[in-house]
Amino acid sequence: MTPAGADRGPVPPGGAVHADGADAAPAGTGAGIAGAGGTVVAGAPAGAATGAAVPRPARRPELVVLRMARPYLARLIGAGLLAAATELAGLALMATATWLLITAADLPPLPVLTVAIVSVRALAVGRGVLRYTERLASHDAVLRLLTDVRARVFGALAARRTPAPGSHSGDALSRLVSDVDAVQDLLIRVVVPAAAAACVAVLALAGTAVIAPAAGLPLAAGLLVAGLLLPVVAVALTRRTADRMAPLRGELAADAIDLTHGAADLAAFGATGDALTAAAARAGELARLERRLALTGWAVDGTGVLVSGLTSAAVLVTALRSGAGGAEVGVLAVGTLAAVEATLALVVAARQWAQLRGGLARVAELLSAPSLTDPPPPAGSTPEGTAGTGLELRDVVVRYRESDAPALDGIDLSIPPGARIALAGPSGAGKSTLLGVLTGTVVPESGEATLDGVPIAAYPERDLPRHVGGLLAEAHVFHASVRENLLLGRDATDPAEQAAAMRAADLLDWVEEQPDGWDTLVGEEGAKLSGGQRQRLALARALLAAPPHLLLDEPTEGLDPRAADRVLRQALDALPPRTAVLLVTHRLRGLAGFDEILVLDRGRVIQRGRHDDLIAQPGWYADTWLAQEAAERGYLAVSP
Ligand SMILES: Nc1ncnc2c1ncn2[C@@H]1O[C@H](COP(=O)(O)OP(=O)(O)OP(=O)(O)O)[C@@H](O)[C@H]1O
Repeated sequence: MTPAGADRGPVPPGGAVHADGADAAPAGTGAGIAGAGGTVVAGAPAGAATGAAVPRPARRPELVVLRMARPYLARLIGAGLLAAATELAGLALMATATWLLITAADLPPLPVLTVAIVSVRALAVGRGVLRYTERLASHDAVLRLLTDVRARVFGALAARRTPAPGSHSGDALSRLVSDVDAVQDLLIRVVVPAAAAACVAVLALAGTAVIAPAAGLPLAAGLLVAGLLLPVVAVALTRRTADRMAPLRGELAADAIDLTHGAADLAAFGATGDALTAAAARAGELARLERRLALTGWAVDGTGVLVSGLTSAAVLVTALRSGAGGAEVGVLAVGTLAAVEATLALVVAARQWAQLRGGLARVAELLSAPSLTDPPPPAGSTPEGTAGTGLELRDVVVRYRESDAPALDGIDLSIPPGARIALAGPSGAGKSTLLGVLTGTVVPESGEATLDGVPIAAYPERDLPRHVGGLLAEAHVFHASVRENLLLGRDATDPAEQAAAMRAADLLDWVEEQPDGWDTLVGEEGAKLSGGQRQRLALARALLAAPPHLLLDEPTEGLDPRAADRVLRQALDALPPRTAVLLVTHRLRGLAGFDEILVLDRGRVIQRGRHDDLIAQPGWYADTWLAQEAAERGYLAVSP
């Protein structure tokens, strides 16, 4: 069964496209999968189960990111001051050394000479020490901030039940790694150096105004060009190229994951060459953009050097004209070179900023979403409804695209507490879509979908999985222990409850035979388990989570007929009597005790009733029942 809305979601009433589908969250570790407050629904496709609203694009991504830096503001200001002190020490070193060179020949008084020599040494050593301390301070602050940002980004990615169209695990990985690095670069390469450069420019102007006021004008002009005009030009030249690079990096990361995880399938279908060519084309495009950026950078840097030389010459001429002494003129000329060079850091910062904007916007978008680590919504935020009336669908219509036929067309369904309802029907009939409507991941175009009398859409996304959830299509098994996988939907449980859920899923004997027992690691995506074991582990997880409305999507897929019958019976028997069950199944055995069976075809209910009535009337159900019985009788006759 396909996960509903795998690439694009249905069209909600306003015509806006609702993105939905399964987005693989980064493979969880034991710590990563538990979720917060047990709100993660058992068995849901990773990242598709629960969590925050779809993040809106942040208008000022830098501000969103910088707002997170508030706890580290003092450290960042300290780093900025140290960076400014480093630049000023460099400027003072150049000026003092120049003064020394020019005046030494005139034999100035020894104490003055000694002070100048000691200053040069102190500034030379001090500059290195200051730079080192600044790096320590800025990295300390930034690494602390990155820890917070990464945790928030991970939380937001894991919480997404409505990922952006086309996004997948490689993209998520890229967001978690390279986009978050953009936050580091924003502070270390943009904010701190830019603040230091602005500081140096102001102080250099003040110093020049004291030595030779007339020279202040050309210096101010040079500093404006270097610190304002060139950065603006640099951003204008790099912006478009840089904007294309962040998503391209995301696509490349996705390519890498597809090529490694999908290597066997690509090889089996002879598609490896094409996939490699497509990835190489993207890598080539990225390299071309990088080259273009480097070329632009080279041109802007060259212009900066030119501006620095011209400003220095203009200061020199103006100072000479205003009658300044030889040593002062020399100090001003060299000091100007140092000041403009320091200010040119703003050009580098602007270029960096232009390149970081894409990544920052993507991070800010996620940071703007409420995270899994946010405190649960206050009491009362869950809608109060008609307690205990259960799930209801009234005349529900779902359409994925306006031009498409409806995936669900006028569905009426009532699932009161304790009800046992089954959904059957051919492939593409709309079964997953219906589950998507009940879990709030698919928005109907019209009709009503309610839980206890309240529209499902009114439930906070974090809350809904506590009421409706279970084993959904393509349940993800995490690279963690059996116990951690089992407890995904619960904070902690009694070991007896865990054993009961595993027994119902026919997996208790297996886990007890393992040398590491409940701590057995199941491998990435449950690679160390068979397909049937993976499905049963996901089923046990759903049974343990036991939301009052349990959805079971093909819980016995991959099991032989005898095991399938046994596991389904055990699973249903293990549930509390008031738990309502909606079972999606291709296999019609075991449905005899169900209160109602709906047969869907092309989005419509074509048959509904109890098993005995449905097999007695002509139609899809009876035909399929007979065909399955004949096939299984044949299978059982030859199986040991
Ligand atoms: N994300 C989507 N975008 C566009 N169309 C979709 C999407 N998801 C499902 N559909 C379409 O909606 C219809 C119902 O699909 P759905 O996955 O609900 O069927 P299903 O009964 O669960 O099928 P199966 O048993 O094969 O999983 C199909 O025609 C399918 O192509």
